[in-house]
Amino acid sequence: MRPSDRTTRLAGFSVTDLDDTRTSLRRKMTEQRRALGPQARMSAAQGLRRQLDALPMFLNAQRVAGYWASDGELPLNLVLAAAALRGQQLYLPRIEAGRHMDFAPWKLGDDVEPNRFGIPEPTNRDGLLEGRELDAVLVPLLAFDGHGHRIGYGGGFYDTHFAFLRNQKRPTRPLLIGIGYAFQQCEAIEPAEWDVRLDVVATDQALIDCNDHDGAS
Ligand SMILES: Nc1nc2c(c(=O)[nH]1)N(C=O)[C@@H](CNc1ccc(C(=O)N[C@@H](CCC(=O)O)C(=O)O)cc1)CN2
Ligand SMILES: Nc1ncnc2c1ncn2[C@@H]1O[C@H](COP(=O)(O)OP(=O)(O)OP(=O)(O)O)[C@@H](O)[C@H]1O
Repeated sequence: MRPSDRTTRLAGFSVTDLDDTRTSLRRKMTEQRRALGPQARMSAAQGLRRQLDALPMFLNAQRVAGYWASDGELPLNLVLAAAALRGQQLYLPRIEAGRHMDFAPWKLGDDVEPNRFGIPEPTNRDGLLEGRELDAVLVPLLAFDGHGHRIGYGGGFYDTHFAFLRNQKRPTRPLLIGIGYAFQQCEAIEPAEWDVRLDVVATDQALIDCNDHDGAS
């Protein structure tokens, strides 16, 4: 399929309008994620941990941003606990007014409070960092493809915050690692002009190197 088709394809799923496609994909993936039982979710968290254990650029990252899983997202509890044991410094996103986001230092067990979307975020405001000061970012997503194109909740927080990566040679610092269940992979997602590509996607079943494509920049 040519990018100019402005079509996102998924097995048995094809809509031509970009916005409608994104909306339908978001709904489909949200429902599929919510439907997972606790056993499947726990196995996936273990699978994800095993996959990330095989990614040296993640293991060697000093400052690592995660997320607090919400609404069926793949839990990072095992990954973050292992990272803390390795001595990596953990950060969680804090959203501020508008589309502004920053990253707050967070240790396992530190206090959190719900943001305006009900997602827990650190109460601590000391030592807030911008994304460019991090080494690796575990990026939540609803859908992705093998080129690192991603669809999130539609808030534009990550795309806005990491827009500076769009004119840089990748991979660079920070490494953007998308996190999702294997079923969240689509054949092709037409990127919007503001979309920031992921470097890698880690699922419960695989590591996908998104820079490993002809023409990837
Ligand atoms: N766990 C986690 N934390 C995260 C993100 C994420 O995707 N996952 N974010 C990633 O960006 C940021 C929060 N972004 C969000 C953006 C939109 C919605 C949301 O629920 N939107 C409503 C409609 C929004 C509106 O009223 O305008 C919706 O989808 O129903 C939630 C979080 C920062 N923290
Ligand atoms: N760099 C940017 N500057 C200004 N607006 C932006 C930028 N990046 C994204 N946006 C805006 O954010 C909105 C949401 O973008 P999009 O639907 O791609 O979000 P998303 O990738 O699903 O969400 P998120 O990045 O929060 O996970 C878009 O309407 C777009 O106008």
